[in-house]
Amino acid sequence: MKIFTANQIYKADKFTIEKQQIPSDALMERAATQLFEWIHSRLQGAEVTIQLFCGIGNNGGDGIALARHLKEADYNIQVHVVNYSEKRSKDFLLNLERLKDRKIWPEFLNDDCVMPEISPNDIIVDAIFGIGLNRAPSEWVGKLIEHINASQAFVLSVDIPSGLPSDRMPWNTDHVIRASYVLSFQVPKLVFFLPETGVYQNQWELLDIGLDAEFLVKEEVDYEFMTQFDVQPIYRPRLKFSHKGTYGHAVIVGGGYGKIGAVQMAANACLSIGAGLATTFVPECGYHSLQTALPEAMVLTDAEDDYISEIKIPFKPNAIGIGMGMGTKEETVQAFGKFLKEVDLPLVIDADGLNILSQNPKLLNEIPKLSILTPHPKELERLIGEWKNDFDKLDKAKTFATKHDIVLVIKGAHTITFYGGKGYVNSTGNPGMATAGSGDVLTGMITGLVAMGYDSLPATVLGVYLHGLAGDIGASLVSYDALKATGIIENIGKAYLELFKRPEPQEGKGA
Ligand SMILES: NC(=O)C1=CN([C@@H]2O[C@H](COP(=O)(O)OP(=O)(O)OC[C@H]3O[C@@H](n4cnc5c(N)ncnc54)[C@H](OP(=O)(O)O)[C@@H]3O)[C@@H](O)[C@H]2O)[C@@H](O)CC1
Ligand SMILES: [K+]
Repeated sequence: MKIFTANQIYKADKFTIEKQQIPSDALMERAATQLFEWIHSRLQGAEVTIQLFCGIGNNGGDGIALARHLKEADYNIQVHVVNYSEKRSKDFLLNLERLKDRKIWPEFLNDDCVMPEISPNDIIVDAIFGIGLNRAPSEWVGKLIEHINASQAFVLSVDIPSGLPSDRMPWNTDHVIRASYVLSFQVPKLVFFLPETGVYQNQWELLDIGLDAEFLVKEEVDYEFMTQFDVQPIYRPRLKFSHKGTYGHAVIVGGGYGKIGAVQMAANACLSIGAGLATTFVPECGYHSLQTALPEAMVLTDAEDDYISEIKIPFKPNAIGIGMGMGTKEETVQAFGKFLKEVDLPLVIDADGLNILSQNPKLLNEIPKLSILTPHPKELERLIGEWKNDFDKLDKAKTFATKHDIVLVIKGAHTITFYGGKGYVNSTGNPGMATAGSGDVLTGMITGLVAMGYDSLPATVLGVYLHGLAGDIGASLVSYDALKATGIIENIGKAYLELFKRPEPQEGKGA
């Protein structure tokens, strides 16, 4: 599912109006009808007070049109116009007239207004600013937003929480609506997925307002939100006349004294996702535990007992995952550097593999093209340097991935995979997956998919999605808190089944 910028949404709007030959207020009417149906199906005429705070642009127009629908269904409404500018939009004014025709007179709030009383039992509709916000709200509007946030009422935001710009950080973090729920039109907004801007909403959902399908398909975007619908076509079914060689031989390189478990989990995940064969390469000390804990995998050992000193793989694997639990001892750094020079297939590099790269930036030039790097935030910072905010982080990550021609995975609540100047935002996963070994499992899964013949980008996008989905299934069985990395591995099979079962998710959780 494409993530459009505000400009692209305006383009889609214009294209739709011209192609469908509809007046511009028809889209606002569709939006208001969808909003009304969503609310009405839940409230069923309940006697709750609905306070609508409407700006003077089209977001406000949506709110004003919604007020008319609510009134017609006999809801108890109070309409406030947040009068922050004289430049009222045409369709706002049209809908204001329609409202007045029905004898509803909104209260106009200006910079000297008394803050309206809000009971915690009221429902607030926030239609102050939409995607047209392009500068800091004035102080009195900011204070009104603070007043709404302090009310403890349920806040339903129209399109986007007011005060949150769609493509940059807010000017003042107190002057952004904290939405209980956002009903967003047609396409998700990038800000829903970033740690610093996703906290302004608890949950979001899309409403289809019929923007033109041709435009939605053709328009090129910088970011895509990878739902079940987007990920399904990546999957390649196993063939009847196939054998284990068809699904590749993966090698997992890593481990050190006390850190063999990381390799074991990665290799287990690699086999669980479907690789034909898996071999681990570990220091000698890992031999017995690996052979016992994971009988399906083969084990190669380093000459050293408790660290890696030379990586020797006596066959040509289809994929190699490297770095987990490997440490950054000088001998290991040398061995890793030598290996990078020799190897001629893309690698999946994680954990200490990434740490070695950040400590020895010259090695970055030795990374095989199309390798996949899977840093967590700290590892990412060491690789690409500090960032000012989430948008700066995305820019730096994209530049780094393009410069080195690699797939870069930014792990987080919504993991983002960068390749070729584009970002793929994952839709699965939960806070329970912030647990020891979760990253080793992801590395193993992606390595397995590469071994099975998936190219680097599809392997990563599918791996990240299934990893999150397996985590969601695992958490549904044991709670977020009790989920362990092995619980993710155990549910990879169910994640595959779920990939073809669940309806496409159109909603997400924020804070
Ligand atoms: N295709 C779709 O998806 C559809 C979208 N629709 C809806 O339209 C919404 C976008 O509407 P919008 O363009 O009129 O902008 P909106 O956010 O209402 O702001 C109004 C104006 O305020 C101004 N302004 C900006 N910042 C300011 C500030 N700090 N303080 C004071 N003023 C400020 C700025 O004008 P400026 O003064 O810069 O000329 C801006 O234009 C969208 O979110 C959705 O709800 C639907 O109706 C149907 C189809
Ligand atoms: K809004």
